[in-house]
Amino acid sequence: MNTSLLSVEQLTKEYKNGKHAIRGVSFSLEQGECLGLVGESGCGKSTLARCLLRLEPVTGGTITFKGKPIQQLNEKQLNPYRRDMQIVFQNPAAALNPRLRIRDSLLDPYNQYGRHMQHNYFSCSSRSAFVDELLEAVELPSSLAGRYPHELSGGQKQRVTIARAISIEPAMIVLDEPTASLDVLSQGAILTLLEQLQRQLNLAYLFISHDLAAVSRMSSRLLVMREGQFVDEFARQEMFAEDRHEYTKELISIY
Ligand SMILES: Nc1ncnc2c1ncn2[C@@H]1O[C@H](COP(=O)(O)OP(=O)(O)OP(=O)(O)O)[C@@H](O)[C@H]1O
Repeated sequence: MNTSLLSVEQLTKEYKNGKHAIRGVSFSLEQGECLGLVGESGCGKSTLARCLLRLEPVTGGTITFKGKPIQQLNEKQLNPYRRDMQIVFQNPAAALNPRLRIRDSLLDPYNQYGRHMQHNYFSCSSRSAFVDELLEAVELPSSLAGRYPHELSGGQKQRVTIARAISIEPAMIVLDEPTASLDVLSQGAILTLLEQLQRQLNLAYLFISHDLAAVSRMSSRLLVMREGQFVDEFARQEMFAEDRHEYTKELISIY
């Protein structure tokens, strides 16, 4: 029996315009692991992320999450899995509702998926205490709770989207270029925060980026994607090995 948290077999995605964005990829992600996925713009990284979370229908192959094939489930059937699979996108401004105060944005996933969950990490004794705990977890002052997204910096907004993702204590978070819109200092701080949270909450990450340096810092294993396929897969310590794929070597030479 497959005991991986997430197991993907021969996944394909063809868009209506005939574009084959994903061409038969297979991989697995273990509980508590950070798996890196690196590749150039347009290779299919975001498409894969959206397919995994069933935000996009897949064309073929299987996605097994917590032992259950989920690629064909309808929205109602997916509901119990939604809490456990979260995503953090590149652009935090687009991910937050501009009309909601930070407090309400933070409570939104919990209102949608969290009501019957067991709390292992956040005590959630009251709504305001929960918001304070979430802000503290991502190292933001509780005074931000009453503000709107436009009153926060890019780095602060991304911390809020991370707080939302962890609020319902998922098993897995897909990080789709989570630092790409931030300056270098904020990028480093967000990566450090993500590392801390991974340990504290025993999270599995699929860390997606074109930035090989960021991916290799975070991930114990790396996948290299090109034109919708994986061309290389290796443990971090094998990154500079002689037998790396030529394309991986090319990516290494750029960074
Ligand atoms: N809705 C869509 N309809 C048709 N083609 C699409 C659609 N979305 C993406 N594509 C195409 O699929 C391919 C993969 O796109 P995708 O956004 O997944 O790549 P990516 O690696 O995430 O790129 P980036 O890093 O620039 O976001 C590209 O050729 C893109 O043009």
